[in-house]
Amino acid sequence: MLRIAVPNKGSLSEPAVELLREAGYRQRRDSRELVLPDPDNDVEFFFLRPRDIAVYVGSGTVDAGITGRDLLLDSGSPAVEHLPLGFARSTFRFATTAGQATSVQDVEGRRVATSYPVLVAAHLREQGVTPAGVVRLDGAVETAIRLGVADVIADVVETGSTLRAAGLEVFADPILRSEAVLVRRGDEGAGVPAGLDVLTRRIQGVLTAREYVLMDYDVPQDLVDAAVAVTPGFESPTVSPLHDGGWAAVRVMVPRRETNRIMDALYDIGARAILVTSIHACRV
Ligand SMILES: Nc1ncnc2c1ncn2[C@@H]1O[C@H](COP(=O)(O)OP(=O)(O)OP(=O)(O)O)[C@@H](O)[C@H]1O
Ligand SMILES: O=P(O)(O)OC[C@H]1O[C@H](OP(=O)(O)OP(=O)(O)O)[C@H](O)[C@@H]1O
Ligand SMILES: [Mg+2]
Repeated sequence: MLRIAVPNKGSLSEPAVELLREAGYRQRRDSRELVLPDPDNDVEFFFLRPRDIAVYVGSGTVDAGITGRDLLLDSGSPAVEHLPLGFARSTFRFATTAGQATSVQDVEGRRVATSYPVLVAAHLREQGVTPAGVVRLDGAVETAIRLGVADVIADVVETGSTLRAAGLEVFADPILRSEAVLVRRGDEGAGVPAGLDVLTRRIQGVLTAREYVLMDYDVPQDLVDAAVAVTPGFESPTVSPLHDGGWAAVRVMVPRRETNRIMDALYDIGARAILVTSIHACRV
């Protein structure tokens, strides 16, 4: 039975549960449930703190788990990234009071507050920068400068509104681009756990169904090549003859966010009856 760790709190929790539910797994109804068997799918879910998940997976206590790339790297665990999941996207950045710093070199000799001390220390080491110290805080890191605990912070930035509200500005290149990831044990000696392939394919199916739509259109036979160049598809488009021999019907997957641009381009080429349908589920 595959043992999977799922974040029980914070910004990863709800989208992780939603993803697993869409992938056909049983999910908990009550946030007090800590362990949830799903015998039909031969898996067992463990609801754990997001920060602990890489540690459990790395030690082999559970086979796989959902966490953030930043949390994985900060854990120092031997767990490895198996599949990026596309939600909880953020950057991890240095920030300080306006005008106080412009590059990572400006961190030299200064105190840095962060919830990700391992990640920050490793980055500064790589850049050859020695801070006066790295102060580990649990959260609300943005307040550390005003309270005189640090000169610089390194924190998760999504929209930047938390930083702005604290009167801080980012500086230097992003330390990391993070998103939710599926992690698995790093030591391949133990072999890829049974069932991980099925979980992976199911999750990939959900991600693809979210990212792509199905497009159908009719196009004159002599324009099929031009139309297919605009819609190369996931693998290759299906082209079928129409009853009117001068025309063909094309069915193809296209990225959802490009739907309108592609419909305009196809119309200009001469395609007509362009229809777009959501994909409910898929295996790719
Ligand atoms: N505002 C945000 N936007 C996108 N991702 C975020 C945001 N805040 C945190 N994350 C991501 O969520 C993960 C951290 O989850 P965690 O539960 O520890 O913190 P949290 O979501 O801030 O919850 P809390 O601070 O309430 O415990 C990290 O991968 C981080 O990059
Ligand atoms: O760039 P933004 O869109 O403002 O998002 C980033 C903020 O969101 C998270 O904080 P959270 O609300 O989880 O509080 P915390 O500091 O207690 O973790 C993160 O730690 C940042 O502070
Ligand atoms: Mg937080």
